Amino acid sequence: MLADALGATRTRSTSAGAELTAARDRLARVRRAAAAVPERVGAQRDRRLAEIDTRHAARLADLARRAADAARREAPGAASAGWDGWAPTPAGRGETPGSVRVGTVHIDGAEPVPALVPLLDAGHVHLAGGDPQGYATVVPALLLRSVGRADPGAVRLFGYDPEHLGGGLAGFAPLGTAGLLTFVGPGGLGRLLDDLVEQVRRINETVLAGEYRTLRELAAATGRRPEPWRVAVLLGGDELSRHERGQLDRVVRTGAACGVHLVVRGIELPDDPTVTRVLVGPGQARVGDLAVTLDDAPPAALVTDTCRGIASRVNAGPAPTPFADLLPPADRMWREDSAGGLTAPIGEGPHGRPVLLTLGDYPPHALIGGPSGTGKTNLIFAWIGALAARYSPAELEFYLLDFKEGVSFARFAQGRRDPSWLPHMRLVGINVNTDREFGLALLRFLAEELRRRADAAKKHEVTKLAELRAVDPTGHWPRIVAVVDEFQALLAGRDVVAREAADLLEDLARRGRSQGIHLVLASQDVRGIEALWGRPALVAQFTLRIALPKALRILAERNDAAQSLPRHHAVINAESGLVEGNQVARIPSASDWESWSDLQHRLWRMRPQDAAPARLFDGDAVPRLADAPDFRGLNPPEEGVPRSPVALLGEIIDVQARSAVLRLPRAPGRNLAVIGTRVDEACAVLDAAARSLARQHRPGEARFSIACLDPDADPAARELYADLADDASWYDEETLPELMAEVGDSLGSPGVPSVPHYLLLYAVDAAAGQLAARAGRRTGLEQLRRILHDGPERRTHVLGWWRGVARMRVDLGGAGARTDQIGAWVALDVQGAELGSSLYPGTGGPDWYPRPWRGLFFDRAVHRTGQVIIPYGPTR
Ligand SMILES: Nc1ncnc2c1ncn2[C@@H]1O[C@H](COP(=O)(O)OP(=O)(O)OP(=O)(O)O)[C@@H](O)[C@H]1O
Repeated sequence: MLADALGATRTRSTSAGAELTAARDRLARVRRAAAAVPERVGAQRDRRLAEIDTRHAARLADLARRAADAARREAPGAASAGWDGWAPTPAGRGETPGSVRVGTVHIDGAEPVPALVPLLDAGHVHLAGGDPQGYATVVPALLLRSVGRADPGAVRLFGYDPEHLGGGLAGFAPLGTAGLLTFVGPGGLGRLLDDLVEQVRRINETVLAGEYRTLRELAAATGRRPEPWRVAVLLGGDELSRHERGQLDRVVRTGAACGVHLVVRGIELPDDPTVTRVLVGPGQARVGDLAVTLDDAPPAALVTDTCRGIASRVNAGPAPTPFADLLPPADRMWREDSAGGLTAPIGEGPHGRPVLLTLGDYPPHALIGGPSGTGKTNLIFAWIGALAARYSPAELEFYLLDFKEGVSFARFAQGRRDPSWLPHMRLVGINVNTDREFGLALLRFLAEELRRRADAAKKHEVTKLAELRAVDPTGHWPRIVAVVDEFQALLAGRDVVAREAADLLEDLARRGRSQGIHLVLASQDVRGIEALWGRPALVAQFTLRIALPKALRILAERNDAAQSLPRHHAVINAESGLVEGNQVARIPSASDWESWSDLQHRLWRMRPQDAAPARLFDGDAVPRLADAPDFRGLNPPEEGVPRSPVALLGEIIDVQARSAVLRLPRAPGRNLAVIGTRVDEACAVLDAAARSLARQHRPGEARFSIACLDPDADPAARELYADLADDASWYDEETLPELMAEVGDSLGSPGVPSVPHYLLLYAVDAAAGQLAARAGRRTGLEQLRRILHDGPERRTHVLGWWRGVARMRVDLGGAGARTDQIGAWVALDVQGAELGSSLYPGTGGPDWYPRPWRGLFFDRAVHRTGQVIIPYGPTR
């Protein structure tokens, strides 16, 4: 039993020993494992921490980069650029200048972020901290950057520095010369604050006027900035009085909306969201909660140079408002209806509101005055542009006449370099200074249009244009604006032209109002106005007066507003010039090439498909026969259809480019005499006559006999001879008597020649000697008289050039001889008085003052008075 027990015990002991060993092993393993755990976890934790760090740094860098980007957008150009190469970069119109940079915020491992301080259109800056160097860095940086972000003159500074802290304001002194920096002496703070509060009140009431909450909103909506920013820099001083404290609080609360801002040191500002607090230390500052490393101060020379530049720009006069301000937005072009009148802005009034010009029933007509160079031409451009952009050519037409020398208005018509024209422009007359007839033609044309409108109104039983348009909606009844620059030229002189012009003007002024015909007369010359003054009934119709600086007699007698006008401004007065009607407007520059072309091209592209270019009459240009519509329209008659030929002599001075026409039917007197010593003009008239006649005959169906007795005329006559080819024959001094004898004698034989015969006799008076001799049964002169007398009925017409009235009379048979065989004549350098008696109806002859390249054409069969013509220029 014991042995058994021993054996069993041993076995238990052995297995217990084995268990023990196993347990120890386990323990050792567990101990080993336990020892490894913290090591692993720590590594993992470290790994995670490192990951988080990297992510954080990347995010920080990303945020810093985005903040820096945003800052650069918020403060572009002059608002943040480094001082090296710094220059003003004014914000665009309607844009806000944004915040300005004073330093940088540094974040470890990220790019530095510009530290911005909002000022213009945003709020106020309060500076604290005791470091004078810091102030001298921050204040000029703030101010220079702000000034550089606005148009020259758009920021006004007020300095209050009773303790002479300086604060960096000194460099801005040059602004004072342009009234852009005002220092307020000790004791002046109250007044300055009162004034700022008053500005805020005024701007709220009259500029924002309940329509906008802030100037910034107004600028964004209209693109205009009617008020400057006002920045008061207040540097220390005594304790504020209660009143001053109250005013300062008011400015803090309400100033920013009206562009009134404070930069303050040493005076407490109330807590307000618009106040940015800057704590200034040496080279460092806290802006709000941010630690900022301050930028260097702007170099002193940069500050003074910039301020000097701005002051000189401002002293040079206000920058004109851009022309674009007068134009409607692109989608509103040509949308206005002119039935009731024509209204358009002409410039900006004192509070930035547009000043409007109206033409309609009242006021119907305008008078513009101002000495040379004050901007009349520019004003006319501005007005025409503002109207043309609003009213389509179906609503408005322009006629424009410029009596002074110059071509600026030629731009309205199609040119060689610029194919565009103003679609509303029907007629442009330039260089018409000596061609008052052209002015007269325009007035006659308008008078005719007035009659047409009045007739139509009568037919529809209405009286006014608006009513006529209502009852005849498909009719073409645009309002017509006729502009005459330097109109006094038209009324100068006491002759028929001046009298008729004044009568027509008076009629148009009186009755044009209701028919939508408006006159705009401009003059630089007091005498111009005085020419009208003699006709009070005429002047009374011009109720709209526009006076440019220093204009005399445009406004009423005791209204001298024009005398103190700054450059590029005008007094607009729709009350016949009475003081109550004065409105001052700043006129934008419209006549410079770029502004005008841009608009004209835009309108030109909008023109109706069938729009024809404006007719351009240039008094300095010589028309060409080949271009004349009447010449192009000529052709031989159809077989068997009789038609009396016509000779074109030159261009009539008229609204349309028409030719002066001489009919040559088979009737007595149908001859032409060109009278005067001017070779080129005489040749031009005969040449045009011959070429136009030739165009109406087929080859071989007309005979042209050319005789030239003036060597100077020889080249021209020979050229004609060559061009008429087989239909022409050439005669000279020797052979002319033969021609006279042949033609004269043939007139005695019965029957009518089958082809017409035109005798072109150049300087025929030079042949008097040769013609005095007998040629056949008669002398040459007798033959000539016979041809003149009997020829036309037998299709034989003389187109002769005599170099003087007396010489012609001799050829016709002496001083007392009849002249009725000369049915028509063109006088060149011949005084009107010489043409009296038998050549012209009435006594004393026509009102004709010879002038280069003009002739007076009179055809007794059709004319009551002479007609001024422009000979056509050389053909080749
Ligand atoms: N509002 C303006 N803004 C900018 N420049 C202007 C303005 N008005 C006129 N000017 C400029 O002044 C100059 C003279 O103007 P303009 O030719 O219109 O004067 P004017 O009175 O018609 O003179 P004149 O009778 O001698 O022709 C021009 O160079 C013109 O561009």
